[in-house]
Amino acid sequence: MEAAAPRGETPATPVGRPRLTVLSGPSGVGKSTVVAHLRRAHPELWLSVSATTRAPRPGERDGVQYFFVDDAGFDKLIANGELLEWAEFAGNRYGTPRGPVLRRLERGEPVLLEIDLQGARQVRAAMPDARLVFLAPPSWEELVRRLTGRGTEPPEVIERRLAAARVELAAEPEFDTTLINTSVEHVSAELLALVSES
Ligand SMILES: Nc1nc2c(ncn2[C@@H]2O[C@H](COP(=O)(O)OP(=O)(O)O)[C@@H](O)[C@H]2O)c(=O)[nH]1
Ligand SMILES: Nc1ncnc2c1ncn2[C@@H]1O[C@H](COP(=O)(O)OP(=O)(O)O)[C@@H](O)[C@H]1O
Repeated sequence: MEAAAPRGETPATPVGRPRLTVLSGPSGVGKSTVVAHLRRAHPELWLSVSATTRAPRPGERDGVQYFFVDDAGFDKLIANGELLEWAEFAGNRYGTPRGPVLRRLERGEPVLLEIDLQGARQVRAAMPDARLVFLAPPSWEELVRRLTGRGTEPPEVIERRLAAARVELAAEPEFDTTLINTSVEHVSAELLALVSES
C-alpha cells in the first residue's frame, strides 16, 4: 500500500511505471546474499554496479560486483557529475553511476540499488519516487555473527563496520519498508515483489 499523497499534491509516480528501489542495511546483514539469490532466479532484474575505492575481495571482478577505481579515478567521477550519489563508508568511497540508472528508468525498466544509508538519503532527496527498503537482521547478535563469520575483513574493519551498523539500525524509521533477513529465500521473494510492483 502506498501512503496517500499529501493534500493538494498529486502522487509522484503514475500507476504502472517501474521505479527505483533502494536496498540498504548494515554491513553483514545479507544484502549481497539476498540480491545474488534474487538475480540467480531473475537474471533479467538489473542491479546497478557501483564504483568503489575499496580493494576487491577474493573472487570479486571489476565490472561485476563493483567498478574498482583508485582515489583519483573516483575524484574524476565526482568532478564530471557521473555519480547519482556517493558516500564514504568505513574508509572507502562508493558511488552509483548515474547514466545507466537513468537510461533504464527512461526505458521503463525497474532499477535496484544496493547502497548505504547516506546514499539512500541522497537518492530520496534527488528522486522522491524511489522506494527505500531496509534489510534488518533478526538480532544484533546474529548481525555480529554474520559479519564475523563471513571472514572477509580483519577485526579492526569489522569494528568500524559494527560502529556504522549501530547508526544504520537507528535510521530504520526513515525507510518505506523493512524486511527482516531471517531466510534468504523469503526475503528475496519479498524484495522481488517490491521491485516489480509499481
Ligand atoms: N552510497 C553508496 N553505498 C554503496 C554503494 N555501493 C555499495 N555501497 C554500500 O557500501 C557498504 C560497504 O559495501 P562493501 O564494501 O561491498 O561491504 P558489504 O556490504 O559489507 O559486503 C554497503 O553498505 C553497501 O551497500 C554505492 O554506490 N553508494
Ligand atoms: N538469512 C541468512 N541466514 C544466515 N546467514 C546469512 C543470511 N543472509 C546472509 N547470511 C550470511 O551473512 C554473511 C554476510 O552476508 P552478505 O550478503 O555478505 O552481507 P552484506 O552484503 O549485507 O554485507 C555471509 O556470510 C552470508 O552468507
